[in-house]
Amino acid sequence: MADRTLPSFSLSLPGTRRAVVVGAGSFGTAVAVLLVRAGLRTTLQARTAEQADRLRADRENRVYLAGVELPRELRVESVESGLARADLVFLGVPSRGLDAVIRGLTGAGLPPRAAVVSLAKGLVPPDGTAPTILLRDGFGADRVAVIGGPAHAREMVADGAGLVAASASQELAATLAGVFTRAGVVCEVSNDPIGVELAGAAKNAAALAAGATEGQGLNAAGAAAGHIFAEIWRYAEAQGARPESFIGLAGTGDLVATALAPQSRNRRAGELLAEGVASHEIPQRIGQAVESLDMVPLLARALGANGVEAPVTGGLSRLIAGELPLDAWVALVRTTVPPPARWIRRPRPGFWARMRARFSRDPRQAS
Ligand SMILES: NC(=O)C1=CN([C@@H]2O[C@H](COP(=O)(O)OP(=O)(O)OC[C@H]3O[C@@H](n4cnc5c(N)ncnc54)[C@H](OP(=O)(O)O)[C@@H]3O)[C@@H](O)[C@H]2O)C=CC1
Ligand SMILES: O=C(CO)COP(=O)(O)O
Repeated sequence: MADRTLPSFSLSLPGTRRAVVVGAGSFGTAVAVLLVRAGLRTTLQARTAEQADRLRADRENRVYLAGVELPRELRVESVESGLARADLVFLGVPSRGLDAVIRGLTGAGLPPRAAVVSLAKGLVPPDGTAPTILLRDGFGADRVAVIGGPAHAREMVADGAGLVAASASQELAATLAGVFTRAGVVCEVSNDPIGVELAGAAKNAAALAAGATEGQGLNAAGAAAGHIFAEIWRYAEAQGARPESFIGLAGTGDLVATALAPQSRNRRAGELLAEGVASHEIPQRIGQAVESLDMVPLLARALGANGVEAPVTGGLSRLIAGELPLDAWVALVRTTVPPPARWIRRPRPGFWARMRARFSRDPRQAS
């Protein structure tokens, strides 16, 4: 649940707090630029020493975020340099690689009190585990956070975004919100990391579904996104997520930002699927992470294993696998009826209860 009554949290030692961003893709790079703006001593870690050399030489990430100057104060190195002096570690690696990165954090020298912040909007194979659950199991809930909300990397650096910082620790969520606010970007404070994380996963899956369907009709595209969002919400609710996370910035806000964005990788991936491009060719065509392609099959399995009726998420998974033709997918979307609402029937009061109610009425109100 969002909390607007928090005391404003000031960083105890501004400028001396050290942040490391692991993963020098589009979002990791953009977040690193903001952290520098917030006054943190920030290091961006690329996967290889050659990538780090290139970023240092160009002072720009030409592969993933061309045209954004890397500030002079931003250190750039490879992941080999380790995390020994970090206070805040941001993981800007797509979910499919997060398991190995998370398992390697201790070996990389993660200090015992450092917090770990996931930037991912996907789930980790093979079981479709939410990244903050893996992090919580490894390091404890109070050291773990996730960032959600509408935040296209380039626009965030130039004009801002609508971030959500979610953690079981009020202090950590407020610290992160304070950092991003200081960098000039709005950041909501949330105590619902699993809700924010699953909302980000849901919006990516819904954007893919809308992209795959939009050529057949916009009502169908809207229905596809709505079904997927509702199916994943039922799963999220069972995991303890709060509705505010799906209704607000991290859910519907990010869904709109993604579905409308010409550059959205998830919606574009859906369009390519509809054009008949095989899913394994799509990441190479797009050149950047497409979380939903990996995640939807994991989600479909997780929903099934948890007893959530999810015909549309299941259908999308089969479309990705090439097992469901496009017209069958669209027919599924157009004909699926969500489960009906559950009316709670109150038993009719018995004879004596009705009599008591009648004779205890205020006589002045009797007609
Ligand atoms: N881009 C955006 O606007 C937003 C993205 N996100 C989320 O952020 C996450 C990251 O996405 P994004 O930055 O866009 O992805 P990109 O595809 O732009 O970049 C991924 C980066 O991760 C690096 N990487 C992969 N594996 C490792 C590893 N084991 N160690 C170190 N680096 C690694 C890649 O290196 P290499 O080049 O060597 O493969 C690449 O630099 C995703 O979950 C995405 O949904 C969230 C909000 C907005
Ligand atoms: O998450 C994003 C914006 O908030 C980016 O979406 P895409 O990965 O679809 O480009």
